[in-house]
Amino acid sequence: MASTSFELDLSNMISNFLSELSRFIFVSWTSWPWWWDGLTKNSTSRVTPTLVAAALLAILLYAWLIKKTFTSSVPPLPPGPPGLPLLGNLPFLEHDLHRYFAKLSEIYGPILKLQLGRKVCVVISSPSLAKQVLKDHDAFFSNRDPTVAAIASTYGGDIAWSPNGPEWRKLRKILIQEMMSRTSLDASHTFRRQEVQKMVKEVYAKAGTPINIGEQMFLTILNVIMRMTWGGSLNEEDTIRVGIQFRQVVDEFVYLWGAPNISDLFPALARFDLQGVESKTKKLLSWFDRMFESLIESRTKDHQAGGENKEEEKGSNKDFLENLLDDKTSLSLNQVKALLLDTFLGGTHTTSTTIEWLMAELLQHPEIMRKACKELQEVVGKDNIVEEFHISKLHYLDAILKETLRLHPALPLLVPRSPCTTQTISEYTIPKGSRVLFNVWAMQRDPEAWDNPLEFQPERFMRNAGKGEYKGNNYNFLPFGSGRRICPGISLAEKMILYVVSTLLHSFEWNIPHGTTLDLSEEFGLVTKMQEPLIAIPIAK
Ligand code: HEM
Repeated sequence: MASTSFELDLSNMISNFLSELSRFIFVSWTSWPWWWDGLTKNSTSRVTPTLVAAALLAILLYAWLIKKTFTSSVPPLPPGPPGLPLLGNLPFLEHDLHRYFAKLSEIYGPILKLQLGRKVCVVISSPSLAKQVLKDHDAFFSNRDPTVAAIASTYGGDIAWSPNGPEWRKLRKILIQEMMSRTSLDASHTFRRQEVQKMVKEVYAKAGTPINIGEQMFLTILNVIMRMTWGGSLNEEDTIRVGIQFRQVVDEFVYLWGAPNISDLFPALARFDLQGVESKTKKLLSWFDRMFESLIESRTKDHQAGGENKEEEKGSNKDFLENLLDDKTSLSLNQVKALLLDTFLGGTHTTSTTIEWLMAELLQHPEIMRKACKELQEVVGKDNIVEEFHISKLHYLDAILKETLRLHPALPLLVPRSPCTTQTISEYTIPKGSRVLFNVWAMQRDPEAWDNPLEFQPERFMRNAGKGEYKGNNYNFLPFGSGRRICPGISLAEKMILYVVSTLLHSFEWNIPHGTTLDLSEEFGLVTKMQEPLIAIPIAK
Protein backbone atom coordinates (compact mmCIF):
# COMPACT_ATOMS: atom_id res chain seq x y z
CA MET A 1 0.00 0.00 0.00
CA ALA A 2 2.92 2.30 0.65
CA SER A 3 3.66 2.09 -3.04
CA THR A 4 0.13 3.18 -3.93
CA SER A 5 0.39 6.29 -1.81
CA PHE A 6 3.91 6.93 -3.23
CA GLU A 7 2.49 6.70 -6.75
CA LEU A 8 -0.32 9.11 -5.84
CA ASP A 9 2.23 11.57 -4.44
CA LEU A 10 4.41 11.18 -7.52
CA SER A 11 1.48 11.69 -9.81
CA ASN A 12 0.59 14.86 -7.88
CA MET A 13 4.19 16.07 -8.25
CA ILE A 14 4.07 15.44 -11.98
CA SER A 15 0.75 17.23 -12.22
CA ASN A 16 2.20 20.21 -10.40
CA PHE A 17 5.29 20.11 -12.60
CA LEU A 18 3.15 20.02 -15.74
CA SER A 19 1.03 22.91 -14.65
CA GLU A 20 4.13 24.92 -13.66
CA LEU A 21 5.68 24.11 -17.02
CA SER A 22 2.63 25.18 -18.98
CA ARG A 23 2.47 28.37 -16.89
CA PHE A 24 6.13 28.99 -17.76
CA ILE A 25 5.49 28.46 -21.50
CA PHE A 26 2.48 30.70 -21.36
CA VAL A 27 4.39 33.45 -19.56
CA SER A 28 7.33 33.07 -21.97
CA TRP A 29 5.02 33.17 -24.92
CA THR A 30 3.18 36.27 -23.84
CA SER A 31 6.45 38.08 -23.06
CA TRP A 32 8.03 36.91 -26.34
CA PRO A 33 7.82 40.07 -28.56
CA TRP A 34 10.20 42.39 -26.70
CA TRP A 35 13.17 40.00 -26.86
CA TRP A 36 12.13 38.40 -30.19
CA ASP A 37 12.68 41.70 -31.93
CA GLY A 38 16.13 41.97 -30.38
CA LEU A 39 17.09 38.43 -31.29
CA THR A 40 15.98 38.53 -34.90
CA LYS A 41 18.75 41.00 -35.66
CA ASN A 42 21.10 38.13 -36.60
CA SER A 43 20.30 34.75 -38.21
CA THR A 44 21.84 32.51 -35.48
CA SER A 45 19.66 34.12 -32.88
CA ARG A 46 16.59 33.61 -35.06
CA VAL A 47 16.94 29.80 -34.63
CA THR A 48 17.13 29.99 -30.82
CA PRO A 49 13.38 30.47 -30.02
CA THR A 50 12.54 27.52 -32.23
CA LEU A 51 15.03 25.38 -30.32
CA VAL A 52 13.72 26.54 -26.95
CA ALA A 53 10.16 25.78 -28.00
CA ALA A 54 11.14 22.33 -29.30
CA ALA A 55 13.01 21.51 -26.09
CA LEU A 56 10.04 22.58 -23.99
CA LEU A 57 7.70 20.51 -26.09
CA ALA A 58 9.94 17.48 -25.73
CA ILE A 59 10.01 17.91 -21.92
CA LEU A 60 6.27 18.32 -21.89
CA LEU A 61 5.75 15.17 -23.90
CA TYR A 62 8.18 13.22 -21.74
CA ALA A 63 6.52 14.38 -18.51
CA TRP A 64 3.10 13.54 -19.92
CA LEU A 65 4.29 10.04 -20.76
CA ILE A 66 5.67 9.52 -17.25
CA LYS A 67 2.46 10.82 -15.75
CA LYS A 68 0.42 8.48 -17.90
CA THR A 69 2.56 5.49 -16.90
CA PHE A 70 2.24 6.20 -13.19
CA THR A 71 -1.36 7.26 -13.04
CA SER A 72 -2.47 4.23 -15.01
CA SER A 73 -0.78 1.99 -12.42
CA VAL A 74 -2.74 3.66 -9.59
CA PRO A 75 -6.26 2.28 -9.51
CA PRO A 76 -8.88 4.97 -10.03
CA LEU A 77 -11.26 6.23 -7.39
CA PRO A 78 -14.60 4.40 -7.36
CA PRO A 79 -17.19 5.62 -9.85
CA GLY A 80 -19.84 8.07 -8.76
CA PRO A 81 -22.18 10.83 -9.92
CA PRO A 82 -20.63 14.03 -11.30
CA GLY A 83 -20.54 17.01 -8.97
CA LEU A 84 -19.93 20.74 -9.03
CA PRO A 85 -16.55 22.40 -8.60
CA LEU A 86 -15.73 23.00 -4.93
CA LEU A 87 -19.02 21.61 -3.58
CA GLY A 88 -18.85 18.27 -5.35
CA ASN A 89 -22.02 16.23 -4.81
CA LEU A 90 -23.18 18.18 -1.76
CA PRO A 91 -26.03 20.06 -3.48
CA PHE A 92 -27.50 16.80 -4.78
CA LEU A 93 -27.65 14.80 -1.55
CA GLU A 94 -31.14 13.64 -0.60
CA HIS A 95 -32.44 13.61 2.95
CA ASP A 96 -32.81 9.83 3.30
CA LEU A 97 -29.17 9.04 2.61
CA HIS A 98 -29.57 5.25 2.90
CA ARG A 99 -32.24 5.25 0.17
CA TYR A 100 -30.31 7.75 -1.96
CA PHE A 101 -27.14 5.63 -1.75
CA ALA A 102 -29.16 2.52 -2.64
CA LYS A 103 -30.45 4.29 -5.78
CA LEU A 104 -26.93 5.42 -6.72
CA SER A 105 -25.49 1.95 -6.24
CA GLU A 106 -27.98 0.65 -8.84
CA ILE A 107 -26.31 3.02 -11.31
CA TYR A 108 -22.66 3.04 -10.21
CA GLY A 109 -22.33 -0.37 -8.56
CA PRO A 110 -21.65 -1.64 -5.04
CA ILE A 111 -18.73 0.71 -4.40
CA LEU A 112 -19.22 4.35 -5.24
CA LYS A 113 -17.64 7.67 -4.50
CA LEU A 114 -19.09 11.04 -3.65
CA GLN A 115 -17.12 14.23 -3.24
CA LEU A 116 -18.54 16.22 -0.34
CA GLY A 117 -16.66 19.50 -0.27
CA ARG A 118 -13.07 18.48 0.47
CA LYS A 119 -14.12 15.07 1.76
CA VAL A 120 -14.07 11.90 -0.31
CA CYS A 121 -16.92 9.65 0.77
CA VAL A 122 -17.07 5.99 -0.29
CA VAL A 123 -20.25 3.95 0.05
CA ILE A 124 -20.13 0.17 0.09
CA SER A 125 -23.28 -1.82 -0.49
CA SER A 126 -22.40 -5.42 -1.23
CA PRO A 127 -21.63 -8.20 1.26
CA SER A 128 -18.48 -9.30 -0.62
CA LEU A 129 -17.00 -5.78 -0.54
CA ALA A 130 -18.08 -5.30 3.08
CA LYS A 131 -16.17 -8.50 3.86
CA GLN A 132 -13.09 -7.24 2.05
CA VAL A 133 -13.09 -4.03 4.07
CA LEU A 134 -14.35 -5.24 7.46
CA LYS A 135 -12.48 -8.54 7.53
CA ASP A 136 -9.62 -8.75 5.04
CA HIS A 137 -8.55 -5.09 5.45
CA ASP A 138 -10.07 -4.49 8.89
CA ALA A 139 -6.77 -3.41 10.47
CA PHE A 140 -6.51 -0.54 7.96
CA PHE A 141 -10.17 0.47 8.15
CA SER A 142 -10.65 0.46 11.91
CA ASN A 143 -10.24 4.19 12.37
CA ARG A 144 -13.31 6.39 12.55
CA ASP A 145 -13.88 9.58 10.64
CA PRO A 146 -15.14 11.68 13.57
CA THR A 147 -17.11 14.79 12.77
CA VAL A 148 -16.29 18.05 14.55
CA ALA A 149 -19.34 17.43 16.77
CA ALA A 150 -18.10 13.96 17.65
CA ILE A 151 -14.63 15.23 18.55
CA ALA A 152 -16.16 17.91 20.77
CA SER A 153 -17.98 15.27 22.79
CA THR A 154 -15.36 12.66 23.51
CA TYR A 155 -13.60 14.12 26.56
CA GLY A 156 -10.38 13.89 24.57
CA GLY A 157 -10.78 10.19 23.74
CA ASP A 158 -13.68 7.75 24.05
CA ILE A 159 -14.46 4.36 22.47
CA ALA A 160 -16.81 5.34 19.67
CA TRP A 161 -14.66 7.97 17.94
CA SER A 162 -11.04 7.37 18.94
CA PRO A 163 -8.63 6.00 16.36
CA ASN A 164 -7.54 2.39 16.61
CA GLY A 165 -4.73 2.47 19.18
CA PRO A 166 -3.74 1.44 22.71
CA GLU A 167 -6.06 3.94 24.50
CA TRP A 168 -9.08 2.91 22.41
CA ARG A 169 -8.30 -0.79 23.03
CA LYS A 170 -7.96 -0.20 26.76
CA LEU A 171 -11.32 1.62 27.04
CA ARG A 172 -13.12 -0.97 24.94
CA LYS A 173 -11.68 -3.80 26.99
CA ILE A 174 -12.80 -2.16 30.24
CA LEU A 175 -16.35 -1.61 28.93
CA ILE A 176 -16.60 -5.23 27.81
CA GLN A 177 -15.07 -6.67 30.98
CA GLU A 178 -16.88 -4.50 33.50
CA MET A 179 -20.29 -4.26 31.87
CA MET A 180 -20.80 -6.69 28.97
CA SER A 181 -19.04 -9.89 30.02
CA ARG A 182 -21.22 -12.80 31.06
CA THR A 183 -20.07 -12.43 34.70
CA SER A 184 -20.89 -8.70 34.80
CA LEU A 185 -24.23 -9.20 33.08
CA ASP A 186 -25.17 -11.99 35.49
CA ALA A 187 -24.12 -9.82 38.41
CA SER A 188 -26.30 -6.91 37.25
CA HIS A 189 -29.42 -8.95 36.50
CA THR A 190 -31.20 -7.77 39.69
CA PHE A 191 -30.91 -4.17 38.50
CA ARG A 192 -32.60 -5.03 35.20
CA ARG A 193 -35.26 -7.11 36.94
CA GLN A 194 -36.23 -4.27 39.27
CA GLU A 195 -36.38 -1.72 36.48
CA VAL A 196 -38.47 -3.96 34.21
CA GLN A 197 -40.92 -4.59 37.04
CA LYS A 198 -41.09 -0.85 37.64
CA MET A 199 -41.93 -0.43 33.94
CA VAL A 200 -44.76 -2.98 34.23
CA LYS A 201 -46.26 -0.96 37.12
CA GLU A 202 -46.00 2.26 35.11
CA VAL A 203 -47.64 0.72 32.04
CA TYR A 204 -50.26 -0.92 34.24
CA ALA A 205 -51.17 2.48 35.63
CA LYS A 206 -51.72 3.71 32.07
CA ALA A 207 -53.66 0.63 30.90
CA GLY A 208 -56.48 1.47 28.50
CA THR A 209 -54.89 4.78 27.45
CA PRO A 210 -52.61 5.51 24.47
CA ILE A 211 -48.87 5.27 25.22
CA ASN A 212 -45.98 6.70 23.24
CA ILE A 213 -43.99 3.46 22.97
CA GLY A 214 -40.66 5.06 21.92
CA GLU A 215 -40.77 7.48 24.83
CA GLN A 216 -41.78 4.83 27.36
CA MET A 217 -39.08 2.46 26.10
CA PHE A 218 -36.42 5.17 26.19
CA LEU A 219 -37.24 5.87 29.85
CA THR A 220 -37.17 2.16 30.70
CA ILE A 221 -33.84 1.54 28.96
CA LEU A 222 -32.43 4.73 30.46
CA ASN A 223 -33.40 3.52 33.92
CA VAL A 224 -31.92 0.08 33.27
CA ILE A 225 -28.63 1.58 32.11
CA MET A 226 -28.59 4.10 34.98
CA ARG A 227 -29.10 1.28 37.48
CA MET A 228 -26.33 -0.77 35.91
CA THR A 229 -24.05 2.24 35.70
CA TRP A 230 -24.36 3.84 39.11
CA GLY A 231 -26.99 1.88 40.99
CA GLY A 232 -29.60 4.64 40.86
CA SER A 233 -32.55 5.30 38.59
CA LEU A 234 -35.15 8.00 38.24
CA ASN A 235 -38.14 8.05 40.53
CA GLU A 236 -41.59 8.47 39.04
CA GLU A 237 -41.54 12.25 39.17
CA ASP A 238 -38.00 12.55 37.77
CA THR A 239 -38.76 9.97 35.08
CA ILE A 240 -41.07 12.47 33.47
CA ARG A 241 -38.97 15.58 34.05
CA VAL A 242 -35.33 14.43 33.82
CA GLY A 243 -36.04 11.39 31.63
CA ILE A 244 -37.72 13.40 28.90
CA GLN A 245 -35.00 16.04 29.03
CA PHE A 246 -32.42 13.25 28.85
CA ARG A 247 -34.11 11.91 25.72
CA GLN A 248 -34.03 15.33 24.09
CA VAL A 249 -30.33 15.74 24.90
CA VAL A 250 -29.45 12.27 23.54
CA ASP A 251 -31.60 12.91 20.44
CA GLU A 252 -29.82 16.16 19.77
CA PHE A 253 -26.38 14.69 20.40
CA VAL A 254 -26.97 11.87 17.94
CA TYR A 255 -28.38 14.37 15.44
CA LEU A 256 -25.34 16.67 15.75
CA TRP A 257 -22.90 13.78 15.33
CA GLY A 258 -24.39 12.97 11.95
CA ALA A 259 -25.57 16.42 10.81
CA PRO A 260 -23.96 17.83 7.65
CA ASN A 261 -21.52 20.45 8.90
CA ILE A 262 -19.48 22.84 6.75
CA SER A 263 -16.62 22.50 9.26
CA ASP A 264 -16.29 18.79 8.40
CA LEU A 265 -16.47 19.26 4.66
CA PHE A 266 -14.22 22.32 4.48
CA PRO A 267 -11.77 21.91 7.39
CA ALA A 268 -10.22 25.32 6.64
CA LEU A 269 -13.52 26.87 7.80
CA ALA A 270 -13.78 24.75 10.96
CA ARG A 271 -12.52 27.47 13.29
CA PHE A 272 -15.47 29.70 12.35
CA ASP A 273 -18.02 27.02 13.38
CA LEU A 274 -20.39 28.62 10.88
CA GLN A 275 -23.42 26.50 11.78
CA GLY A 276 -22.68 26.57 15.50
CA VAL A 277 -22.58 22.75 15.60
CA GLU A 278 -19.45 22.63 17.73
CA SER A 279 -20.72 25.14 20.28
CA LYS A 280 -24.12 23.41 20.51
CA THR A 281 -22.36 20.08 21.12
CA LYS A 282 -20.21 21.59 23.87
CA LYS A 283 -23.31 22.97 25.52
CA LEU A 284 -24.95 19.54 25.49
CA LEU A 285 -21.80 17.97 26.85
CA SER A 286 -21.83 20.38 29.78
CA TRP A 287 -25.32 19.07 30.63
CA PHE A 288 -23.92 15.55 30.96
CA ASP A 289 -20.78 16.83 32.62
CA ARG A 290 -22.67 18.38 35.52
CA MET A 291 -24.43 15.07 36.14
CA PHE A 292 -21.24 12.99 35.87
CA GLU A 293 -19.28 15.37 38.15
CA SER A 294 -21.85 15.19 40.92
CA LEU A 295 -22.12 11.38 40.67
CA ILE A 296 -18.38 10.88 40.73
CA GLU A 297 -17.99 13.33 43.60
CA SER A 298 -20.62 11.65 45.73
CA ARG A 299 -19.17 8.22 44.94
CA THR A 300 -15.67 9.36 45.91
CA LYS A 301 -17.04 10.76 49.20
CA ASP A 302 -18.75 7.43 49.86
CA HIS A 303 -15.45 5.67 49.35
CA GLN A 304 -13.68 7.95 51.76
CA ALA A 305 -16.41 7.50 54.39
CA GLY A 306 -15.96 3.79 55.06
CA GLY A 307 -16.41 2.55 51.53
CA GLU A 308 -14.59 -0.67 52.25
CA ASN A 309 -17.34 -2.03 54.48
CA LYS A 310 -19.92 -1.09 51.88
CA GLU A 311 -17.94 -2.87 49.17
CA GLU A 312 -17.91 -6.05 51.18
CA GLU A 313 -21.67 -5.74 51.64
CA LYS A 314 -22.21 -5.33 47.92
CA GLY A 315 -20.01 -8.26 46.97
CA SER A 316 -20.12 -8.88 43.21
CA ASN A 317 -23.10 -6.52 42.81
CA LYS A 318 -20.88 -3.51 42.18
CA ASP A 319 -22.10 -1.08 39.54
CA PHE A 320 -20.16 0.01 36.47
CA LEU A 321 -19.08 3.39 37.90
CA GLU A 322 -17.68 1.72 40.97
CA ASN A 323 -15.62 -0.59 38.80
CA LEU A 324 -14.41 2.32 36.67
CA LEU A 325 -13.29 4.28 39.71
CA ASP A 326 -11.44 1.27 41.02
CA ASP A 327 -7.70 2.03 41.10
CA LYS A 328 -7.02 -1.11 39.07
CA THR A 329 -8.42 0.41 35.90
CA SER A 330 -6.04 3.44 36.16
CA LEU A 331 -8.49 5.62 34.23
CA SER A 332 -8.31 9.40 34.24
CA LEU A 333 -11.39 11.34 35.28
CA ASN A 334 -12.04 12.27 31.66
CA GLN A 335 -11.81 8.64 30.57
CA VAL A 336 -14.37 7.63 33.21
CA LYS A 337 -16.72 10.32 31.90
CA ALA A 338 -16.07 9.31 28.28
CA LEU A 339 -17.03 5.72 29.08
CA LEU A 340 -20.21 6.82 30.84
CA LEU A 341 -21.14 8.96 27.86
CA ASP A 342 -20.47 6.12 25.40
CA THR A 343 -22.73 3.88 27.44
CA PHE A 344 -25.60 6.38 27.51
CA LEU A 345 -25.31 7.61 23.95
CA GLY A 346 -24.50 4.19 22.48
CA GLY A 347 -27.00 2.22 24.51
CA THR A 348 -30.23 4.15 25.02
CA HIS A 349 -31.42 5.43 21.66
CA THR A 350 -30.37 2.40 19.62
CA THR A 351 -32.07 -0.04 21.97
CA SER A 352 -35.31 1.84 22.57
CA THR A 353 -35.69 2.61 18.85
CA THR A 354 -35.29 -1.09 18.05
CA ILE A 355 -38.02 -1.98 20.59
CA GLU A 356 -40.31 0.64 19.02
CA TRP A 357 -39.77 -0.83 15.53
CA LEU A 358 -40.31 -4.35 16.85
CA MET A 359 -43.61 -3.44 18.51
CA ALA A 360 -44.73 -1.60 15.36
CA GLU A 361 -44.06 -4.69 13.22
CA LEU A 362 -45.98 -6.88 15.69
CA LEU A 363 -48.94 -4.51 15.64
CA GLN A 364 -48.77 -4.57 11.85
CA HIS A 365 -48.70 -8.41 11.86
CA PRO A 366 -51.20 -9.63 14.52
CA GLU A 367 -50.67 -13.30 13.61
CA ILE A 368 -46.94 -12.97 14.40
CA MET A 369 -47.81 -11.22 17.68
CA ARG A 370 -50.17 -14.13 18.56
CA LYS A 371 -47.46 -16.69 17.81
CA ALA A 372 -44.99 -14.81 20.03
CA CYS A 373 -47.53 -14.68 22.89
CA LYS A 374 -48.22 -18.40 22.50
CA GLU A 375 -44.50 -19.14 22.81
CA LEU A 376 -44.37 -16.99 25.94
CA GLN A 377 -47.28 -18.89 27.49
CA GLU A 378 -45.55 -22.19 26.79
CA VAL A 379 -42.14 -21.15 28.08
CA VAL A 380 -43.08 -18.82 30.96
CA GLY A 381 -46.56 -20.00 31.91
CA LYS A 382 -49.70 -17.89 32.11
CA ASP A 383 -49.42 -17.02 35.79
CA ASN A 384 -45.68 -16.44 36.02
CA ILE A 385 -43.71 -13.33 35.23
CA VAL A 386 -40.96 -13.38 32.64
CA GLU A 387 -37.45 -13.80 34.04
CA GLU A 388 -34.18 -13.30 32.19
CA PHE A 389 -33.45 -17.03 32.29
CA HIS A 390 -36.53 -17.64 30.09
CA ILE A 391 -35.03 -15.62 27.25
CA SER A 392 -32.74 -18.29 25.85
CA LYS A 393 -35.83 -20.48 25.29
CA LEU A 394 -37.81 -17.85 23.38
CA HIS A 395 -36.63 -18.81 19.90
CA TYR A 396 -39.50 -17.22 17.99
CA LEU A 397 -39.15 -13.91 19.81
CA ASP A 398 -35.44 -14.01 19.09
CA ALA A 399 -36.24 -14.48 15.37
CA ILE A 400 -38.63 -11.50 15.58
CA LEU A 401 -35.80 -9.34 16.96
CA LYS A 402 -33.47 -10.45 14.18
CA GLU A 403 -36.09 -9.71 11.54
CA THR A 404 -36.65 -6.26 13.09
CA LEU A 405 -32.91 -5.52 12.99
CA ARG A 406 -32.79 -6.73 9.38
CA LEU A 407 -35.51 -4.40 8.14
CA HIS A 408 -34.82 -1.55 10.57
CA PRO A 409 -31.15 -1.51 11.52
CA ALA A 410 -30.83 1.29 14.09
CA LEU A 411 -27.67 2.55 12.32
CA PRO A 412 -28.42 1.98 8.62
CA LEU A 413 -24.97 3.18 7.49
CA LEU A 414 -23.10 1.92 10.59
CA VAL A 415 -20.65 4.42 12.09
CA PRO A 416 -18.26 5.81 9.43
CA ARG A 417 -14.84 4.17 9.13
CA SER A 418 -11.71 5.72 7.67
CA PRO A 419 -8.59 4.04 6.28
CA CYS A 420 -5.33 4.92 8.05
CA THR A 421 -3.43 4.55 4.75
CA THR A 422 -4.57 4.63 1.13
CA GLN A 423 -6.09 1.25 0.25
CA THR A 424 -7.15 -0.60 -2.85
CA ILE A 425 -10.53 -2.35 -2.72
CA SER A 426 -11.98 -4.09 -5.72
CA GLU A 427 -9.55 -2.33 -8.08
CA TYR A 428 -10.44 1.09 -6.73
CA THR A 429 -8.37 3.43 -4.63
CA ILE A 430 -9.81 4.48 -1.27
CA PRO A 431 -7.66 7.41 -0.17
CA LYS A 432 -6.33 7.73 3.36
CA GLY A 433 -8.70 9.76 5.54
CA SER A 434 -11.76 9.29 3.33
CA ARG A 435 -15.13 8.53 4.94
CA VAL A 436 -16.32 4.97 4.35
CA LEU A 437 -19.99 4.11 4.86
CA PHE A 438 -21.65 0.68 4.70
CA ASN A 439 -25.22 0.66 3.51
CA VAL A 440 -26.35 -2.28 5.66
CA TRP A 441 -29.93 -1.11 5.27
CA ALA A 442 -29.68 -1.89 1.54
CA MET A 443 -27.67 -5.10 2.00
CA GLN A 444 -30.23 -6.44 4.46
CA ARG A 445 -32.96 -5.91 1.85
CA ASP A 446 -31.04 -7.32 -1.09
CA PRO A 447 -33.26 -9.76 -3.07
CA GLU A 448 -30.19 -11.79 -3.97
CA ALA A 449 -29.57 -12.57 -0.33
CA TRP A 450 -33.10 -12.63 1.10
CA ASP A 451 -36.36 -14.16 -0.15
CA ASN A 452 -39.20 -11.62 -0.19
CA PRO A 453 -36.81 -9.11 1.36
CA LEU A 454 -39.41 -6.44 2.09
CA GLU A 455 -41.70 -8.74 4.03
CA PHE A 456 -41.54 -9.15 7.79
CA GLN A 457 -41.00 -12.91 8.13
CA PRO A 458 -39.27 -13.96 11.37
CA GLU A 459 -39.59 -17.59 10.22
CA ARG A 460 -36.63 -17.06 7.88
CA PHE A 461 -34.38 -17.00 10.95
CA MET A 462 -36.07 -20.08 12.47
CA ARG A 463 -35.20 -22.04 9.33
CA ASN A 464 -31.64 -20.77 9.27
CA ALA A 465 -30.44 -19.55 12.65
CA GLY A 466 -26.88 -18.96 11.39
CA LYS A 467 -28.16 -16.21 9.07
CA GLY A 468 -28.99 -14.07 12.08
CA GLU A 469 -25.86 -14.21 14.18
CA TYR A 470 -24.74 -10.84 15.46
CA LYS A 471 -20.97 -11.32 15.44
CA GLY A 472 -20.56 -9.77 12.02
CA ASN A 473 -19.49 -12.92 10.16
CA ASN A 474 -22.51 -12.98 7.86
CA TYR A 475 -21.99 -9.95 5.66
CA ASN A 476 -25.65 -9.92 4.54
CA PHE A 477 -26.66 -9.14 8.11
CA LEU A 478 -24.65 -6.52 9.99
CA PRO A 479 -26.95 -4.61 12.38
CA PHE A 480 -24.12 -4.32 14.92
CA GLY A 481 -21.29 -3.85 12.40
CA SER A 482 -18.32 -6.16 12.12
CA GLY A 483 -14.60 -6.48 12.78
CA ARG A 484 -12.57 -4.65 15.39
CA ARG A 485 -15.12 -1.86 15.78
CA ILE A 486 -18.18 -4.08 16.08
CA CYS A 487 -20.66 -2.84 18.70
CA PRO A 488 -19.37 -3.86 22.14
CA GLY A 489 -22.90 -3.64 23.61
CA ILE A 490 -24.50 -6.53 21.68
CA SER A 491 -24.99 -8.86 24.64
CA LEU A 492 -26.59 -6.16 26.78
CA ALA A 493 -28.75 -4.86 23.92
CA GLU A 494 -30.01 -8.36 23.13
CA LYS A 495 -30.79 -9.08 26.78
CA MET A 496 -32.55 -5.77 27.42
CA ILE A 497 -34.65 -5.88 24.26
CA LEU A 498 -35.80 -9.47 24.66
CA TYR A 499 -36.49 -9.09 28.37
CA VAL A 500 -38.45 -5.85 27.96
CA VAL A 501 -40.44 -7.01 24.92
CA SER A 502 -41.29 -10.41 26.36
CA THR A 503 -42.54 -8.70 29.53
CA LEU A 504 -44.62 -6.22 27.52
CA LEU A 505 -46.21 -9.04 25.51
CA HIS A 506 -46.75 -11.38 28.42
CA SER A 507 -48.31 -8.77 30.69
CA PHE A 508 -50.40 -6.78 28.22
CA GLU A 509 -52.46 -7.04 25.07
CA TRP A 510 -51.57 -4.28 22.61
CA ASN A 511 -53.72 -2.41 20.08
CA ILE A 512 -53.42 0.78 18.12
CA PRO A 513 -55.97 3.49 18.99
CA HIS A 514 -59.29 3.07 17.22
CA GLY A 515 -59.49 4.92 13.90
CA THR A 516 -55.70 5.31 13.51
CA THR A 517 -53.40 3.58 11.05
CA LEU A 518 -49.83 2.46 11.52
CA ASP A 519 -47.21 4.46 9.69
CA LEU A 520 -43.89 2.64 9.38
CA SER A 521 -42.03 5.44 7.56
CA GLU A 522 -38.47 6.18 8.66
CA GLU A 523 -36.84 9.38 9.79
CA PHE A 524 -33.25 9.05 8.57
CA GLY A 525 -30.42 9.86 10.97
CA LEU A 526 -27.26 8.31 12.35
CA VAL A 527 -29.89 6.40 14.39
CA THR A 528 -32.94 5.98 12.17
CA LYS A 529 -36.22 6.08 14.05
CA MET A 530 -39.92 6.03 13.19
CA GLN A 531 -41.10 9.21 11.53
CA GLU A 532 -44.41 9.08 13.41
CA PRO A 533 -44.05 7.93 17.02
CA LEU A 534 -45.73 4.60 17.68
CA ILE A 535 -48.80 5.05 19.85
CA ALA A 536 -50.43 1.92 21.27
CA ILE A 537 -52.91 1.02 23.99
CA PRO A 538 -52.05 -1.66 26.58
CA ILE A 539 -54.76 -3.82 28.16
CA ALA A 540 -53.66 -5.76 31.23
CA LYS A 541 -53.87 -9.54 30.65
C1 HEM B 1 -30.05 -2.40 19.33
C2 HEM B 1 -29.03 -1.87 19.96
C3 HEM B 1 -27.73 -1.47 19.33
C4 HEM B 1 -27.39 -1.40 18.00
C5 HEM B 1 -28.26 -1.72 16.79
C6 HEM B 1 -26.00 -0.96 17.93
C7 HEM B 1 -25.29 -0.80 16.75
C8 HEM B 1 -23.98 -0.38 16.70
C9 HEM B 1 -23.22 -0.24 15.48
C10 HEM B 1 -23.74 -0.57 14.09
C11 HEM B 1 -21.99 0.20 15.81
C12 HEM B 1 -20.84 0.49 14.83
C13 HEM B 1 -20.12 -0.81 14.53
C14 HEM B 1 -19.06 -0.73 13.44
O1 HEM B 1 -18.50 0.34 13.19
O2 HEM B 1 -18.77 -1.77 12.85
C15 HEM B 1 -21.96 0.37 17.25
C16 HEM B 1 -20.88 0.83 17.95
C17 HEM B 1 -20.90 1.03 19.31
N1 HEM B 1 -21.91 0.70 20.19
FE1 HEM B 1 -23.67 -0.13 19.73
N2 HEM B 1 -25.56 -0.76 19.21
C18 HEM B 1 -26.55 -1.07 20.09
C19 HEM B 1 -26.50 -1.05 21.48
C20 HEM B 1 -25.41 -0.64 22.20
C21 HEM B 1 -25.33 -0.65 23.64
C22 HEM B 1 -26.41 -1.21 24.58
C23 HEM B 1 -24.11 -0.10 23.98
C24 HEM B 1 -23.51 0.14 25.33
C25 HEM B 1 -24.16 0.24 26.45
C26 HEM B 1 -23.45 0.26 22.74
C27 HEM B 1 -22.22 0.87 22.65
C28 HEM B 1 -21.53 1.07 21.46
C29 HEM B 1 -20.19 1.65 21.40
C30 HEM B 1 -19.38 2.18 22.59
C31 HEM B 1 -19.80 1.62 20.05
C32 HEM B 1 -18.48 2.10 19.46
C33 HEM B 1 -17.53 0.92 19.30
C34 HEM B 1 -16.17 1.28 18.71
O3 HEM B 1 -16.07 2.23 17.96
O4 HEM B 1 -15.20 0.58 19.02
N3 HEM B 1 -24.26 -0.10 21.68
N4 HEM B 1 -23.18 0.00 17.76
